[in-house]
Amino acid sequence: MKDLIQSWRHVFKLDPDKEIADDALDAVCMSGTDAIMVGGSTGVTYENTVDLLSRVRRYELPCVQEVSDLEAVVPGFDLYMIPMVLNTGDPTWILGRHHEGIERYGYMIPWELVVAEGYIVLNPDAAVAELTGANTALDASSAAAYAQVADKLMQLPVVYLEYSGAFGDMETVRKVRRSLDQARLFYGGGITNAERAAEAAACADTIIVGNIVYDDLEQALATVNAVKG
Ligand SMILES: CC(C)=CCC/C(C)=C/CC/C(C)=C/CC/C(C)=C/CC/C(C)=C/CC/C(C)=C/CC/C(C)=C/COP(=O)(O)OP(=O)(O)O
Ligand SMILES: O=P(O)(O)OC[C@@H](O)CO
Ligand SMILES: [Mg+2]
Repeated sequence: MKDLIQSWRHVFKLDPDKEIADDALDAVCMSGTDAIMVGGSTGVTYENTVDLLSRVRRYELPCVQEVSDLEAVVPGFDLYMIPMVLNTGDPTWILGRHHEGIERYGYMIPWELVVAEGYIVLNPDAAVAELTGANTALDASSAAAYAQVADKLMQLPVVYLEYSGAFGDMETVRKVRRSLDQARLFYGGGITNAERAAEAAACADTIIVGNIVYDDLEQALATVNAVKG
């Protein structure tokens, strides 16, 4: 099941804390994207996550949860993506919540469905940067060094370059990808049209498209064809 991610080129990330109408959700789920990732950095609850999962489950595509809050873990997703923020000095976001989660859920954890993500947070203005106290002032070599900690030392299956809310530096993305042996490179942030989607998809293995779904649905849908058309 974990191998599901190996074929993904395009993923929509839906935020349970945001409203999406049925017709918009239908368009997103029928767009040809490879998967829906459910998650956000703030305002995610058990209730709004169950609601979104049940609506996405009417469609055939994979639906995974990116866990950001232990109170909002919901059974029934295809995979559980677990962020570990590498460029923070606060161990809470590297292993603290994770330790707490394993203590709390213990034998209930479906480990065969759990995929760890080595997060590198690079937009200083993103909510996730503030929440985790990430050191976002990294040059490409420094980002690539964190990526290699994830890829080579920790053997994580995913390195996630997170520019949430801003389009990132593609030279950094390229350099990070070149530094990886086995991890898949996810890129997310500021993909607001087909051109940016194509550019990011040329540098990363998988692109994640988030906020534009809520800001301009037509542009969001155009990102799918740019990658998979
Ligand atoms: C079914 C069942 C019992 C499952 C058990 C769940 C499970 C797999 C448990 C294993 C135990 C475990 C390892 C748990 C870890 C749980 C946990 C809370 C870890 C912390 C994760 C973390 C570092 C969170 C910090 C925030 C973060 C990185 C969020 C990622 C998502 C993100 C960046 C979204 C973007 O946010 P958005 O709201 O869109 O922001 P903008 O405003 O910029 O748009
Ligand atoms: O919302 P955007 O900026 O598209 O970013 C997508 C995703 O990486 C957020 O976690
Ligand atoms: Mg968002």
